[in-house]
Amino acid sequence: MTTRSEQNPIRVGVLGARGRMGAEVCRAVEAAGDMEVVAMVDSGDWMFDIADAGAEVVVDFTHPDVVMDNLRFCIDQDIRSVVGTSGFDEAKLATVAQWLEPKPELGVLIAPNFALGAVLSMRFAQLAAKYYDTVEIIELHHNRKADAPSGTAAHTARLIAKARTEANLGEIPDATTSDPTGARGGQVDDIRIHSVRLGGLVAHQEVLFGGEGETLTIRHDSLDRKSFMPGVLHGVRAILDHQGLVVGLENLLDL
Ligand SMILES: NC(=O)C1=CN([C@@H]2O[C@H](COP(=O)(O)OP(=O)(O)OC[C@H]3O[C@@H](n4cnc5c(N)ncnc54)[C@H](OP(=O)(O)O)[C@@H]3O)[C@@H](O)[C@H]2O)C=CC1
Ligand SMILES: O=C(O)C1=N[C@H](C(=O)O)C[C@H](O)C1
Repeated sequence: MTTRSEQNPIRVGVLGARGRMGAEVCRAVEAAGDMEVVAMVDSGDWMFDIADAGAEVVVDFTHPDVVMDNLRFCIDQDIRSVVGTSGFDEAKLATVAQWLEPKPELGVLIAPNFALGAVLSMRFAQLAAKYYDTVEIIELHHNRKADAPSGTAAHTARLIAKARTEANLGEIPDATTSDPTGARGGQVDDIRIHSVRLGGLVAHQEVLFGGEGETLTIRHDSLDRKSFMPGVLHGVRAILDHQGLVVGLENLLDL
């Protein structure tokens, strides 16, 4: 990885800088010795501040409704992006990959979750998936979260579904024939997800596997938004040396 220093810091622009995550990112970047915040942009601010300030990497923690426009802007301006904003599906990811095609030197990291424990728990779930017939996900977040299911839960579901397909597991057995209120949850790639929103929570997830006479629960808790910062800083450093679209912090870690 390219090493940068206090004398030659990575120039970082933060989008969503006054939000819960953006403010934490500004503090973490300023506290790191090898990078500095050169632009802080929130809703209503002038986006071109990012480019005018010479940002090399933009960190985006904004809103699912605006993140695609932000990415388009950064790619057009030849600025690398580290994106934590949720709400990506396969179609949006394909669009970003397409935007990057004419700019092969640019890197974009989109990470559903930057907390190391969350990344590990997703990997553990991926490993366990082929051994259990039944699986469901419960994600629990603060009640100011805009989207459901969480990006982490959707990503986890896709990883589990892929592992099940590779292991030739069929449909998840389920006798439910009546669910008028949607009590059995939503589905991503046929994996059921239950979303809880409660004041006092930060970000939590349980993946529940059920087999013959046993269950396995893989749980992760982010108790403070500081839990995401080592992953964000790692992403900023790593994306300088990566080209194209990287989905998931696990792809930039030696797991
Ligand atoms: N990948 C990860 O590890 C994590 C991802 N997230 C995700 O990050 C996103 C942000 O979460 P959080 O910080 O809690 O949300 P907040 O609502 O606290 O912060 C978002 C900020 O972005 C601002 N904003 C909205 N539109 C724009 C825009 N076009 N340009 C610049 N700024 C804009 C908002 O302003 P205003 O309020 O005025 O609209 C707000 O200040 C969510 O999608 C969340 O799911 C959160 C935690 C970890
Ligand atoms: O909104 C949040 O807070 C979080 N959003 C991300 C998600 O949707 O998965 C990551 C983390 O769960 C916190």
